[in-house]
Amino acid sequence: MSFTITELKFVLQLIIDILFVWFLIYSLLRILSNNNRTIQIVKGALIVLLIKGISAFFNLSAVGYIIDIFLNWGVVLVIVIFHPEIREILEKVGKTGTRSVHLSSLQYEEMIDNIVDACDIMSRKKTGALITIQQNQDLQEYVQSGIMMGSEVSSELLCTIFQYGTPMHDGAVIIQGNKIACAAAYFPPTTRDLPSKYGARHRAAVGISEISDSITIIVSEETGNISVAMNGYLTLYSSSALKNFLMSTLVLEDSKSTPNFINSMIQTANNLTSRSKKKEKITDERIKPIKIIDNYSKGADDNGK
Ligand SMILES: Nc1ncnc2c1ncn2[C@@H]1O[C@H](COP(=O)(O)OP(=O)(O)OP(=O)(O)O)[C@@H](O)[C@H]1O
Repeated sequence: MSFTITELKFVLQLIIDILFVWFLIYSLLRILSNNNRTIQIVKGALIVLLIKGISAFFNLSAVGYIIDIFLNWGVVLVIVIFHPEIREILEKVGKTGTRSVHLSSLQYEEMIDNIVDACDIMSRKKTGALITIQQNQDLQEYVQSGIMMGSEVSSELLCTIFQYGTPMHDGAVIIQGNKIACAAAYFPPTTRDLPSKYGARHRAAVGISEISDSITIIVSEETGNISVAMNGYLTLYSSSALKNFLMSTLVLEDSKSTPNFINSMIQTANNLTSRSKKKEKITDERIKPIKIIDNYSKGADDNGK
């Protein structure tokens, strides 16, 4: 059985078409499910449509007229109300790039050990820290908002950067490959409702995790707790669980090394169809991404809290 070029082109167009529709629906569902505000707005829109139906059925011209005005201005209203979410989608689309540096498992392990050591020390001393590890999506724009560095990742350097009162302790460190690209970077904070115990540092971490595939580690100055923000989720870790998480996320994912576009599609498919796939691979319950939940169990108590 042989295919002509036209038939192959048609099949290719069909696949691309389906993948794009799939991506759009997935992004929409993710934004809706991540954001209480959007759920309320969708409920409001459904009520308006219901009233429109009722007014048409009972021929209520005054109600119908008012609803029509509402619907005519609907597009403008949606753009105004949803502008943070629309910006989020566009920023995500725009930032898809390539993982610029590929590290060996050994290099990853060395880097992860240094990060985990630093977080453990800062957690015990209650030194606030924000460390973002770039993955496939480029964070250069945010690197430029900070103080450029280009230094090897070391526990000592990370602890020094976040030392309270020093000029670079405010803001985030961004790691690209195994280098600290910058310190004191500024991230757009999330617009979502977080519990009031989370302040600007956690909001910034969730913010960058919503618009990129980066992994952000937060050490709380107030509690010493270590959390990770990824894909808009915030999860609490002990330092040993943090090491397991970083190893499985960075090293395992990178060893699968498929082309970036295919990786993004596979990642979307995995997220959409089975979040449980990650659970099989990672045995530690605390690694499961949970929506702003502190699942810091007694067993995780190895950092002195
Ligand atoms: N948009 C931002 N981008 C990067 N860093 C930020 C941003 N906003 C705040 N920070 C950092 O967070 C610090 C303030 O954290 P704040 O105490 O308000 O937050 P928090 O989430 O309660 O954290 P903690 O638990 O450490 O107190 C700032 O000094 C700064 O270093």
